[in-house]
Amino acid sequence: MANPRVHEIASELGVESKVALEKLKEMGEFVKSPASSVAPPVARRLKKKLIEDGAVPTEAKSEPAAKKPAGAPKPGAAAPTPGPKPGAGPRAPKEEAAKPAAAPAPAEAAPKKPADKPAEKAADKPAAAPSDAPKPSAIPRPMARPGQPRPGNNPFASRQGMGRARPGGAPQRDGERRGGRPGQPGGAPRPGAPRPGAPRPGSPRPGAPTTPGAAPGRGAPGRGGPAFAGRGGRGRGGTAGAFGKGGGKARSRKSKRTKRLEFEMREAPTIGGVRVPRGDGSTKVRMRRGSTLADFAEKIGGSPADLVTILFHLGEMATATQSLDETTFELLADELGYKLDLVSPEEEDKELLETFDIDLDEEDDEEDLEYRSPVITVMGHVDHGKTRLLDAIRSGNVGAGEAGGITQHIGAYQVVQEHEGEDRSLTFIDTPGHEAFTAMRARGALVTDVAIIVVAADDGIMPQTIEALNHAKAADVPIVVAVNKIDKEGANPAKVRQQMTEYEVVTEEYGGDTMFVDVSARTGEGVAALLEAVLLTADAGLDLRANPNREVRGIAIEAKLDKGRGSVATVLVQSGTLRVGDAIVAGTAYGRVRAMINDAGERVEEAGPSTPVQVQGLSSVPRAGDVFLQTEDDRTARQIAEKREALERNAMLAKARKRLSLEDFKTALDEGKVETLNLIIKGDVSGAVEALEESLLKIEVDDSVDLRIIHRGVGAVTESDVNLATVDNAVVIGFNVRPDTKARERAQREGIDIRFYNVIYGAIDDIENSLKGMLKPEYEEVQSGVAEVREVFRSSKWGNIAGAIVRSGTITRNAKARIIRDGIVLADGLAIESLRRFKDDVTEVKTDFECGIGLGKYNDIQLGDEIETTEMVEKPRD
Ligand SMILES: Nc1nc2c(ncn2[C@@H]2O[C@H](COP(=O)(O)OP(=O)(O)OP(=O)(O)O)[C@@H](O)[C@H]2O)c(=O)[nH]1
Repeated sequence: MANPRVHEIASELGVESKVALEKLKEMGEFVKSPASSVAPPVARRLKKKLIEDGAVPTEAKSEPAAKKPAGAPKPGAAAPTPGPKPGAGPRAPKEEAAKPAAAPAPAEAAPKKPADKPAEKAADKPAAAPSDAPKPSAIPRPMARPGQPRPGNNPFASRQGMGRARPGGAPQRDGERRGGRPGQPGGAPRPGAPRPGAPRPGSPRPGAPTTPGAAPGRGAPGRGGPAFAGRGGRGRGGTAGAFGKGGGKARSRKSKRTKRLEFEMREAPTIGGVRVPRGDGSTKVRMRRGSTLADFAEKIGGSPADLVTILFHLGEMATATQSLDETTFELLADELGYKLDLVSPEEEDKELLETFDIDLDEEDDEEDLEYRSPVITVMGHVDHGKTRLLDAIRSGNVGAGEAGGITQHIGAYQVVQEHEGEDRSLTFIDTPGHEAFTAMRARGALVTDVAIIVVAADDGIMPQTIEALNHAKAADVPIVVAVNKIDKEGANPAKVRQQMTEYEVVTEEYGGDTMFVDVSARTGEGVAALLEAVLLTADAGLDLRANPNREVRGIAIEAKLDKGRGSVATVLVQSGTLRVGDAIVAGTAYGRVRAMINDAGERVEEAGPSTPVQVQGLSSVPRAGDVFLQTEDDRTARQIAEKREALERNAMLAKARKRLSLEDFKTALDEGKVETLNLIIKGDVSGAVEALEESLLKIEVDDSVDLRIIHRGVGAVTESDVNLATVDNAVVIGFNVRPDTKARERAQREGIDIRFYNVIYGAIDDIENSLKGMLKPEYEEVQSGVAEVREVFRSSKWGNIAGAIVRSGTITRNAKARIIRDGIVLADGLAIESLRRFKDDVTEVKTDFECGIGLGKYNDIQLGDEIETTEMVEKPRD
């Protein structure tokens, strides 16, 4: 089929050629004259644009729309509308459009022909069949026109509305990116995601009282109404969103958004010859750590290959599947008008746990809560007596108490103090100082209920006292000040109180709300009073309760590898009761509790809230601050640990991006990131190494560049060479040698550029070019596969899908495609947006296999066309 000429399109629509030309110009397509022909996709866009913008006389407008059901903007819009622009006709006020739920049902709005009018209309137009629904962009916001189908009984509207109105926990229905989870394709339900129909507390409950908005929708006697009402009412957070507000809003928003995207696609300047959907500068893109360009592409609806190209033009090289760091994504996001929203490790972990149905924020029922001891951390300046005080608290207790025994340092201990006639226990974290406190807090773990700030009375407030104060304040932990060393001569407890007021810590004696207790860790004086003060402070401001009868949650506070017992970890149970035999996971360590000992070194069978115990049986050593969880079974524990490990690995990989490659040396030099090109030379014989070194040092470059050979040697490239390269940001040159496996792995992880040569001149040339900034990676286009179109499936949602058979090579999802018809290239550089075998999305399809290929917006596919795919591969240099 020949490409249509502009005047032909114009006359088909009944507009003047110059209007069409003008429109083409607006669209960014520069066409000389009405006799010029345009490619079919452009022709189609032009028609759509002309219709949308109201340039087409009404009669002409409805005609092509009726002829081409798939292209019809929408059932309602296909009907002749008076006035120059669709939507400019009589319209209900905007507010009504936005809130159809609150609006009266059609029956009330248009009393003449109740609700069967919209139903009739929908039935009239075959285009209205949901499967053939037009692209959202073609829907010109017509919802509130009188007499048009209302969202309440419009199949499209209700469908979309319901999609939006799901309660937080329900799996996602549509393939919308907006709500899609980072790292998860589209909106596919996550494995193990919260079950549908099992809403979380706080989410709208199925069967909750119907909101007023739902009533008109249900009550409307239109044909679509009741059927959809029934569906919407089931487990979807009520029907209001399904029919009214949600539906209407979602629809108009989507349409606008898509339009904007399309607009921007057209207007966007191309970078490196490709266009990708752009953001408006504030469009958020949520990415996980260690994501790849392919992930980013999925989020913005572009193609990974295009992003590779763009990034390349921004001076960064990456493959589509390589984990990238935050800076690289920022660069890309900035360029494309997006705002990067990097998922924090905590959020990431939370999401991971959610996939296992574990919700860390889940709250217990009031009646299940029981008293637990407060957990206390001691902080203060060096030598003010933290350790001694912790000892005094413990030994004072042990001395007075029954246990006697050998005390065991497990990282925390419990003491008992009589308080208001009652024996109360207190749990002390046995690692003094705010480093541990901060380290744990940095990992999102806050175990401390009360902080004791120790200040030596003979020394007063010191820098770390202030730091400790700030840490406690930042964590919103109440404090008690222990004024220590009062036995010492020159002790001035009053001065400490006075100094503290400068930091807004005012003693109760001065009318403040912080308790100060004078103690001597040496003599034990005041220690009991200190414990009482802690209890009073805790009771005054904290809810010291936890549910001992649930699965265990806690924090690992200390862990080590013990020769005989393997991994031993002290955990502080926060809720639930930990028992021997429980399946547990802490960070990336998992296992079953083999044995537990308490702070007195005794074996125990169980540990409840606020009880520290040392646990044996974990697969590896968790870190202090790792959240400790009981899982249903070993398998879950292992899976969580493995997933966490994978996430960490990804994050690590992202950090280890290329540090310095020969290609980007000049850029790095120009940007002042490097001053010298450091080289490490390894070769098979010493003569070669020397020759190479000599020749390299002779390379003439201007004074601004310095070339240094920081290490040379004979033999394979080893891990230690790579380590050196890591430290000194060097490039490794291997002459007739290869790296060993460890070195290769490490180089990959650290992003070290290792080059191999077998002719000296090759190396010299490359280095010389690199110093001059002329060494560009060379890519070549290779044909990767050819498929023949056997059938064309029309899908309104995905565009046309080519049912094809692969004739040669492999068709891959990341490749670029071109369409060849009768030996002529019709379109090039198309992204393969979907690749399927039967119902499954696949990443590649090999020769002789059939597949479905979707080319996104490009729809001009015919029987017999060839789809050829190409990939850019970096040309090896040696
Ligand atoms: N006279 C007297 N000396 C004390 C008292 N408390 C601690 N000391 C001494 O002060 C010195 C420091 O005590 P530590 O308990 O090690 O102090 P710290 O704050 O834990 O010090 P770092 O671990 O270095 O941060 C030691 O020599 C203690 O014996 C006290 O109440 N009276």
